[in-house]
Amino acid sequence: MDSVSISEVTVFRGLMHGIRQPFSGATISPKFCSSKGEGSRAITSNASNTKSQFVYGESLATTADLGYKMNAVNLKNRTLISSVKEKLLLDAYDDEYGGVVVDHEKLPSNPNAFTSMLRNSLSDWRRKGKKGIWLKLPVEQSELVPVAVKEGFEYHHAEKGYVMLTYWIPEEEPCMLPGNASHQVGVGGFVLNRHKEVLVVQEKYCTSSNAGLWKLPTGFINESEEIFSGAVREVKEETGVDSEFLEVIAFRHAHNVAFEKSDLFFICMLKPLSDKIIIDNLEIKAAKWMPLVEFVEQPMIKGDKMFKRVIEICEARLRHRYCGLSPHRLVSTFDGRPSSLYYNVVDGDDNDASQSNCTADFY
Ligand SMILES: NC(=O)C1=CN([C@@H]2O[C@H](COP(=O)(O)OP(=O)(O)OC[C@H]3O[C@@H](n4cnc5c(N)ncnc54)[C@H](O)[C@@H]3O)[C@@H](O)[C@H]2O)C=CC1
Repeated sequence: MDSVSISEVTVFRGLMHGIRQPFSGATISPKFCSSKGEGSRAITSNASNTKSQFVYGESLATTADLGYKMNAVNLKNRTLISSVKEKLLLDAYDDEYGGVVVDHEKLPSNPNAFTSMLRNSLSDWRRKGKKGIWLKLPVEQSELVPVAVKEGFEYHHAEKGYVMLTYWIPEEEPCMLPGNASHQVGVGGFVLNRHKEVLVVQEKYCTSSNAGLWKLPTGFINESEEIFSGAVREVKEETGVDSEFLEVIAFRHAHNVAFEKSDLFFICMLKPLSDKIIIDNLEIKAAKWMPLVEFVEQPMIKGDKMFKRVIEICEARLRHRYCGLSPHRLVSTFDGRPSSLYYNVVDGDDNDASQSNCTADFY
């Protein structure tokens, strides 16, 4: 067992205030029992101006002036004290970086109890040399947020169901906690049919400078969604056209795009599997198959460095003079997670050209 600290004694003090029996009216103050070594803890009980000391551990305290057998009380309450003491600390588990993650499923509902447990826990973690503390507060317990902020916690990120707060304990070390997710991930679908027509849309909501522009279907990747399936989904949602993912042709990295977040935009080549257009009325004003030459001639595309270059790359790909990246599913032993590694295979294994993703047809 760890040696006792002021903070733990504070815990006991809170405990004893909370539990009136058998120490009714008692207040607890720290008392250390160095001769007992590990496992010995001392509490001074002050009841009715009568000071008495008891020790739970191997030896027993003086008990006469309390009027009952402290031995028995001590033994009886040893378990009680330690179990209630547990309850006065927040349930938490250690992370691999020397920090602590609070168990959000076992938070007290009462803000006063939470205040006390949080303070006790902070002292406990500080004493144990813990570093970063992660505190997730579910929306159902949002009344705990101001308590945590008052104790020095900072917002880290929020989702619909919770807010995550953090606290960095070591004052002499810079905070090493990673920041919130820094990027949003978008996809654009370049879908070309056998008539060399590209699938384009007009957005319902756009800036006045983009009004009337025919553009590629674009959108955002959902949580836990693959780039390749997100691109197919977005094209289907906006235009009703089914498609098969071929390659990531290029990606753009931009900063301060939305609410200071950076943006990764993956331009994907897709092979159409159907041609009937059914637009999503919520997002899209119109969609159609547009001759590639006509699409390229639009002033906004022609004059835009990014889209002009994207079209050049796509055209190079059509002539097999460029090869994009295709996803290869694998599991890395580093994290054991199934994932997609995007790369191109120009010649294929053993010079087998059929293995190359660069020979795939577009339509
Ligand atoms: N739209 C375009 O012309 C271009 C898009 N991109 C990239 O495409 C990806 C996706 O971007 P976009 O399609 O432009 O996404 P967007 O900003 O149009 O958002 C997608 C959809 O989310 C909804 N939405 C977004 N913000 C909203 C708000 N504040 N209130 C209500 N609804 C909202 C709308 O339904 C919208 O159609 C990004 O990575 C972006 O960088 C890149 C260049 C041009």
